[in-house]
Amino acid sequence: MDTVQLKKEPPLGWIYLNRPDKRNAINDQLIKDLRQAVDDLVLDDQIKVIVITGNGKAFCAGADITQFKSLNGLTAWEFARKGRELMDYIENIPKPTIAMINGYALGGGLELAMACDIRIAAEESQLGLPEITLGIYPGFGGTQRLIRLIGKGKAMEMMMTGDMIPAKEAERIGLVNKVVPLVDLEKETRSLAMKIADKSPVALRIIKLLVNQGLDIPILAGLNMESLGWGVVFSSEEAKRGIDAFFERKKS
Ligand SMILES: CC(C)(COP(=O)(O)OP(=O)(O)OC[C@H]1O[C@@H](n2cnc3c(N)ncnc32)[C@H](O)[C@@H]1OP(=O)(O)O)[C@@H](O)C(=O)NCCC(=O)NCCSC(=O)CCO
Repeated sequence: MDTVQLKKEPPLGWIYLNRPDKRNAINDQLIKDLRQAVDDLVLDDQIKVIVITGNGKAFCAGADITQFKSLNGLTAWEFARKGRELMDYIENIPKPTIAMINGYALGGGLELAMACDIRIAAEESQLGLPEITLGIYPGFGGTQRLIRLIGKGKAMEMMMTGDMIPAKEAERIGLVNKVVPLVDLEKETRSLAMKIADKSPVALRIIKLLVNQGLDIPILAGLNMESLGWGVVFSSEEAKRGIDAFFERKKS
């Protein structure tokens, strides 16, 4: 996997996009390698939380524009489908994901970050969907995920102007969860990831399913899924331990 590096540090799994001299631009090979890396971490029972970040100056500058010259209608459609399916897959894996944004997160790079559950960004980062400046528009799920994260008005502005916004502004509009100085980025991400890794994997998995599906189904269906999920979460070992621990604390 040349374009992606994988580091296992149980309970955390780290994925580094690794084309730093091309600002980690997403080409066909990176799509394959990233899928393989995520699969590896999903199948490893010791890994509880997955962090995705970029090597070098950028998180990811989006789809590899050098590939665009050779695309025709059909191959462009296929490239967009492959990229979008990867983002859909990442969004729906059964483990929590954090995008650790260490610099530019543009186009497909921001679309990748939006497919993760939580985003932490370095103060110096710039985020945007600049596809319109190329005469195209976001094709890896950005048109749909951005409106769900920040609402229609701001999403329209970002997509129609192609302007980049600084991390602090991204935090203000709800596009990133937290902004920290670059020197603290890894420490803060690790601390958040460890806090989540300590929680019940069954409950985390059901939360992901409920939240991701809940945005797209009638509220009553979502509420019924939530109730049904209680049947599953209550039969887990973690729930038994967590509830017993509450009563133990009361005794002491
Ligand atoms: C990301 C930017 C702002 C980085 O600027 P900077 O750090 O100053 O570095 P550069 O010299 O511009 O770039 C270094 C090197 O990387 C190549 N590169 C950067 N981005 C891409 C890319 N998306 N595809 C291919 N190659 C890229 C750049 O050409 C340089 O290569 P050399 O061989 O050294 O010349 C800036 O680079 C930038 O604005 N990039 C484009 C961002 C963009 O438009 N993204 C949207 C792509 S379309 C998309 O994602 C579709 C999916 O929805």
